[in-house]
Order: sequence, then C-alpha cells, then structure tokens
Amino acid sequence: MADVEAGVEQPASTQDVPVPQAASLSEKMTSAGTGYVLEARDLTYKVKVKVGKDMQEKVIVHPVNFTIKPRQLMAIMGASGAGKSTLLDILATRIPQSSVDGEYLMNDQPVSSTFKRVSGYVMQDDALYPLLTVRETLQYAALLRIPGLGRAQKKEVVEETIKALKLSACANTIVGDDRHRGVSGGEKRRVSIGVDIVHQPKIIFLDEPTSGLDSTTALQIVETLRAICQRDRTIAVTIHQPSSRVFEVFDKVMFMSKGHLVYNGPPTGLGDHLQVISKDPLPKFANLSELFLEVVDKYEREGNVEQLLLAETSILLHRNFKNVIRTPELFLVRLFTAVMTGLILGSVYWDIPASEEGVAQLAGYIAFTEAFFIFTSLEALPIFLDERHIFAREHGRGAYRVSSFVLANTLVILPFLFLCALIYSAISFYMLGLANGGGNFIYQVVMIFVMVVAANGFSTFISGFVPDALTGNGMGTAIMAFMFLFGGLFINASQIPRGWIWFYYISMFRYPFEGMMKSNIDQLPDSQEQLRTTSLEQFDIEDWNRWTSVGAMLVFFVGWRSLFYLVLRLKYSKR
Ligand SMILES: Nc1ncnc2c1ncn2[C@@H]1O[C@H](COP(=O)(O)OP(=O)(O)OP(=O)(O)O)[C@@H](O)[C@H]1O
Repeated sequence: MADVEAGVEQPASTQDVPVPQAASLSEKMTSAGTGYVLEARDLTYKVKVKVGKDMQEKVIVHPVNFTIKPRQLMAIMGASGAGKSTLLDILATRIPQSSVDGEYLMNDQPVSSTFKRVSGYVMQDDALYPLLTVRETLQYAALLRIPGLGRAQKKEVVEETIKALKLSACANTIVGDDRHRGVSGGEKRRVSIGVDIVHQPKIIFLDEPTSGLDSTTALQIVETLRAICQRDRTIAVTIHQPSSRVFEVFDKVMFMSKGHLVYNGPPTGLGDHLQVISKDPLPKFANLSELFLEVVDKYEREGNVEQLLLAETSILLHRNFKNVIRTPELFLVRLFTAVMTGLILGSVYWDIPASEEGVAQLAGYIAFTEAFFIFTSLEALPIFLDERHIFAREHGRGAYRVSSFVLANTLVILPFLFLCALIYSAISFYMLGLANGGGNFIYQVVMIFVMVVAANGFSTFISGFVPDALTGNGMGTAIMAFMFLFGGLFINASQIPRGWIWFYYISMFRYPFEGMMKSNIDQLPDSQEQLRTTSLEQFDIEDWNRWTSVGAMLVFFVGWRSLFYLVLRLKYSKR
C-alpha cells in the first residue's frame, strides 16, 4: 500500500515523482516488476474499401516505427481522421494482429495472448451507473475484473485505485447524471479510468481521456496519469487538442497526419521541428501543438504530407549547423592549419622543376598532403564521441532514426571539408607551379575533397564503437599508419609480398596518391616524353585512370558511413 499513499501525497505534476521501492499489491499482481517496452516495427494497417463497384486497398496507418517505454507518458496526437484511434486500437490489440502488417513487440517478443492480461484499455465515454457511489462502482469493477483475488485484497486494490486517481474526497458520493447531482465531470472521468485499470494493468491505453473537459480538469487528469505512469506503467493516450500545459506534461508525443507518423519525440523538440517545416515565421507565444496541427494541415491540403517525413534529417542538420556556427574554433583551427600547411609546403617545394628530382618532390608533396588530411581527421574524434552520447540519449527516447542521424552528421561536414580542400589546393598548387592542363587543379580539389570526406567517414566509424577518444586515436592512428605504408610512395604494388597485397587495395592513401601522381605526370610536356614514361613506370601507374581514384574514395566514404550506421544500429537500436 505504501506506494499508492506516497503517490497521493506527491504533487503529481512534477517531473520527478519518486518511485516507491516497496512492492505494492499491484506489483505483486502483475508479472513483471520493471514494466513493459512496446515496439512497433513498420506497423501498417490497410483495409479494403468499396469504390464504385470495385474493392480498393486503403492504407489507414502507413508503416510506423517507435518504442514506448515504462515511465514515459506518451500521447498520440493529430487532427480528426489522422489515424490516432486506429493506431491506439492496433497497440491495444483491439484490431486483430492478423490484419496488421509489420511487427509489434512487447519486451522484444511478439505480442501474445498474455498481452490482454497485462494491459487495459480505457474508453472515451463515461458509461457508469449513476446511483452507485464511486467506491461501489470500483468495487463492482474489481469483482468483475479480478475474480481470482480474495475479498480483502480486492478491497485493498479498490482503495489503491481511489488514492491513485485522487478520488478519496468523493469516494462515497454517487456518480450521478443529469437528474441526480453527483461527482464533477473530471471526477467522473477518473472513475471511468478507474473501472478500466482497477486490475492494475502494467500497460494502459486511453482514448481521448480529456475530451469534453475544461483545460484545468484535463490537466489534472493528465497529471494523474503521469503519476501512475511513474510506477513502471507504460501508458499511451490519444489526445486531440491539448492546452500548452497539458502538452508539456507528456514525456513523448507522436503526431499523426493522414496515417503517417510525422513527429515522434519529446514535446520540447517540437519548436525546433516547427522552425524547419513551417514556411512562415512562428509567432512568439503560441500553443506549439496547435501550431503544429495547423502547419501539418497546410501540408495535407497541399498534398505534401510525405515532405514532413523528411523533416527529421533537416532538423538534425539545422541543429548541427547551429552547433558548428556557435563553435567556430573547431573549424577555424582546422582551416587555419590547412592554410598554414599549404603555405609551408608551397615554400618548401616552390616551383617544382620538370625533372626526375621534380617528380620525387611531387611525390613528397602528395604524400604529405595525404598524411596531413587523413591523420588530422582523427582530431574530430572527441566531438564525434560527444555527438554519439547525445545520439544515444535521444535515440533511446525514440526522437529520431539512426539513418537520419547518420545522414545529418554526414551532410553537415561536407561544405566545410570542401572549403579546406579548395583553400589548401589554391595556395599550394600555384606555389608549386604545377601545370593546370587537363583540369589538373580541379582534379586536385576534387581528389583531396573525396579523400578527406572518406577519412572523416573512417574517424566517424571508429567513434561509433570505441569507449573513449584515447582508444579511438590509438586504434585509428595505427590503422592509418599501415595504410600509409601501403600508400604507393614507400613500396610499389609489384614489390609488396603476396600476403600483404590486400592492404594495398584497402589503403586510403594509395588511390589519391596514384590519382594525383598520374594527373600531374600526364601534364609533362611532350619534350619530356622520356621522363613521363619512366615516372609512370616507377610508380606502376601507366594504365591508371585518375578518376578511378576518385571513385575508390567515394566507395570508402559510403562504406565507412554505412559501417557507422550499422554499428549504431547494432549498438543502440535494440535497447
Ligand atoms: N475499417 C475502416 N474502413 C475504412 N476506413 C477506416 C477504417 N478505420 C478507420 N478508417 C478511416 O481512417 C481514418 C483514421 O481514423 P481514426 O479513427 O483512427 O482517426 P482519428 O485520428 O482517431 O480521428 P478522430 O480524432 O476524429 O477520432 C479515418 O479517415 C477513418 O474514416
């Protein structure tokens, strides 16, 4: 009993309602002490409807993915006809599983017959006997819903329910109706809820529990639900138009639009989301959920609901850009070193001659350029690790998908890396006096760009699984050092022992080296035909196509990023 009494004395609206340690009767009655996680994977609901003489398929709920966890009060929102009730019915298994596509899991297992035993569904209307008191109503409900329990225990359950729903003050008042004065509208709604949760289910679904109530009463109901939720309950509620205060009580909100899930995250994230999807400036003091419904309605009328589904990546991009702009030192340092390195190399290799010595200098310049850009990509490891921690927390709350995070994380860095490649090349290329025939300069910018993008992908991949930056740095540097060894400068392919040749193929240094060497040597004038032939032979690149190098680095880039995605999925999606 201790926990329910504690629940009564607590202000139910606070974010941290203490969770009692002692097991109450309700805890003893339900199988799992820690609650249930519900997970929807591509859950889809289609029906056949008659159009003229034909039967056509209509999608009521498009594939949705989300998790609902114990202690997270979750609201399903959306305009009328958005699919809220249908989704709630699917979750409550009121729509047979056989007519629903996709997977619906409870604690990682497909939902089975035990589901009904641990869950409760609260209807919208208050169908109660008007002349019974609140306590009597709940007592009869207990008799009917929990037949196996002894009389004393049933009484205890009823008292617990009365306290949890804050009905103590009116427990002996009749429910009432138009002709008999009884409890208030809010209390009546609590009694209705009590009737459906008197068997203390661990999972509770409520269809519009606040409809028809004024905003203060609605707030009290939602706060009570939140207090119940804190006792390891998994609760999902459909709600049409909550006030701002009600909206903020929820831990998580899901917005539906024409059967699509268009927002899934904490109420606090809705403002950022709105900024991205709204084409008009946002009013300063607005009810966010109402505003969101208005914006979504606009998209619906324009027939562009699918566009909303892309918003997740844009929001993350938006936030990442903001973060980058507000921490310019991160990028300025890298840009500064790119400029300095360009200047230093330009002065060291000033005006390379068209001779054997010049080709050796060119090889030195290219190898150092690679080392500089590839090794320094590891510098960003601590930042990536911080981002991974933020991701873990937000993804755990179901705020966004792994793919959106990886995509946003990839895209945000591209313009900056391009700038580094361009500035570095613009400085050093001309100081070295390299020939610009055959688009050699543009080739160098593109090559260095795809090279840093690939190296960045490698560092990000490492950041996906290492415990800390030190380990990541050690591991990354060691792998890169070996890639450098097989990068084309120190040893030719024909000299590499057979057992090591695979390293030559996976070396991120080899492709840019061979590509840039080939591109530059090809520019030697016809009078240097002999030098050109011997140099190409010396580096084994007579038949090499410089654009193959660009392609190879793009493969690395996509490959590392895909591995990063897989690592995050394996590591975090199961939890
Ligand atoms: N079995 C069905 N056959 C045909 N259409 C259906 C079926 N079930 C639901 N729909 C349609 O699917 C859409 C979503 O219905 P649903 O009741 O889930 O919406 P809602 O968001 O709960 O709306 P409201 O807030 O008005 O209750 C509606 O257009 C409804 O008419």
